[in-house]
Amino acid sequence: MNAPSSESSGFIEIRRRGLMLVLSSPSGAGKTTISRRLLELEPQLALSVSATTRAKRPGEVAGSDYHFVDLTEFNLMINRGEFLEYAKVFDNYYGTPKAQVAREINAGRDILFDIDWQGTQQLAHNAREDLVSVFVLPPSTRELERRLHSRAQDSADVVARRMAKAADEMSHWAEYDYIIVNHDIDASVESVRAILRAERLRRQRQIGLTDFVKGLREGQ
Ligand SMILES: Nc1nc2c(ncn2[C@@H]2O[C@H](COP(=O)(O)OP(=O)(O)O)[C@@H](O)[C@H]2O)c(=O)[nH]1
Ligand SMILES: Nc1ncnc2c1ncn2[C@@H]1O[C@H](COP(=O)(O)OP(=O)(O)O)[C@@H](O)[C@H]1O
Repeated sequence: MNAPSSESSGFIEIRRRGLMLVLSSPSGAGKTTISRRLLELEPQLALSVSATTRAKRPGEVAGSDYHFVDLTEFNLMINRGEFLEYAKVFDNYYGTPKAQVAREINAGRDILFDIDWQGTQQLAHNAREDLVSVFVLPPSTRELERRLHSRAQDSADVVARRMAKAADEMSHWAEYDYIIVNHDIDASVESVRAILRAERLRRQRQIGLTDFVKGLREGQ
C-alpha cells in the first residue's frame, strides 16, 4: 500500500507528474525561437534532445540542440529500440530517445519536444495522458518565406523545398490541442506559458490528491 508522503511540516504533499509539451510548425514559423525563450524562462522545463542525420547548422551545439549521428548509427538506435518515436522529415531522419524523457517525467519535470506532426501522432498514441500539443502557424505565407530567408542558414533550394512542404505540414493543425499564430514572439511565448500554467494543474497530473483531500476532510 502507498503511504501518503509527508513534508516535515506534517502536511500531505501533492506531487506532480511531468507533462510532455510538443511544439510543431511548418519550418520557419518560429518554434525553435519560442522553444529557446521558454527554456530560459521555465526552470521546470527541459528540452528533449533529438537525434538527427541532418548536418549541423552554424550556431547549433551538438548534444544540446541535437545529437548529430550518421545513418548507420540512427539505424542501430532504431534496432536497439531506443526511440520513443522517429520519422523522416525532408531528407533526414529525426528521433526522440526514450531515456531522457522517462527520466524527466518521473522526476516531475516537464519536457519540451520540437517535433513534427508524424512524431506527435506517435506520442499521442503512446502517451496521450501526458501530452500537451501546440501548433504554431505563421501570420502569412509571405512572412513564412521571409523568415526562412532571414534565418540565412539554408540554401535557396532548401528554402524553396521547405516552402513547398509548408502547406502539407499546416494541414495537420487540427490534430493539436492548441493553436498559436506567431505574430509577435513575446506574445507567443506568453501564450505557451499560459498553456503550461493551466495544464500543470490538470487533475490527472497530481499524485497524492486523494490522500490530500482525505487529510483536509479529517481536519489536517
Ligand atoms: N518526428 C520528429 N520530428 C523531429 C524531431 N526533431 C526535429 N523534428 C522536426 O523535424 C523538422 C525539421 O527540423 P530542423 O531540421 O531542425 O529544421 P526546422 O524546421 O528549421 O526546425 C521540424 O519540423 C522538427 O520539428 C524528432 O525527434 N522527431
Ligand atoms: N514572431 C516573429 N517575428 C519575426 N521573426 C520571427 C518570429 N519568430 C521567429 N522569427 C524568426 O524567423 C526565423 C525562423 O524561426 P525559427 O525559430 O528558426 O523557426 P522554426 O524552428 O519553426 O523553423 C528566425 O530567423 C527567427 O528569428
